[in-house]
Amino acid sequence: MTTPGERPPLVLAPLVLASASPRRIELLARIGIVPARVAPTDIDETPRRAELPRQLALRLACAKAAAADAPGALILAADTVVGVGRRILGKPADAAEARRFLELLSGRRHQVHTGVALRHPDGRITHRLVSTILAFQRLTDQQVTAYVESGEWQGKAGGYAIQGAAEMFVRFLSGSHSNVVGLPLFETAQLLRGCGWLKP
Ligand SMILES: Cc1cn([C@H]2C[C@H](O)[C@@H](COP(=O)(O)OP(=O)(O)OP(=O)(O)O)O2)c(=O)[nH]c1=O
Repeated sequence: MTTPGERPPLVLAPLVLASASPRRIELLARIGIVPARVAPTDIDETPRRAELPRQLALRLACAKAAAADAPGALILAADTVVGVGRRILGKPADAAEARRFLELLSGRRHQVHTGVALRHPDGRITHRLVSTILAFQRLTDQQVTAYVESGEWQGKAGGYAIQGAAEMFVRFLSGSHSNVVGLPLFETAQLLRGCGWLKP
């Protein structure tokens, strides 16, 4: 029992996922976590002037956690951004942009950054920023065309999904694989353990 003024045990707070990404639900399920509810947000994801890819990922994750409508819950939010140097590749608006992104990624190293933010019932936000380095093989025109036609780029940062056919383009990966898919599981579990919601 809690006395007046004392916070209820966090472990009782329902976990709400502030994301419309089906990949994030699947990733959480892999570590046995089923959110009580999904409460996607609709925030403006436009980068600020001179904002770096990793800064954007963390800022948007925190903004999603702050914007979610779920009082009293423990709210988990994330944002994934692809960076080629200082350049930000978000979700392509159309097939032409997806093609431009793939041509840019062809034969180059890039980074995938995911910001993960946890809003506690008292409003505090704790967060992590995770970066994975990847390199794609040099892509032929035919490969780019076939991939764009597959439609797998839709709704994916950088215009590709490593969990699909695009994994065959990945020559090199250093860091977290789940981070690329949209939620780094090691760091997410650490955040949830850190607040006592997830048992060690
Ligand atoms: C690079 C890459 C990204 N993605 C996805 C993960 C994210 O869903 C998406 C990046 O967009 P986000 O804005 O991070 O997420 P979202 O729009 O899907 O959902 P919400 O804003 O409600 O949280 O790209 C993959 O699924 N595979 C990949 O290989």
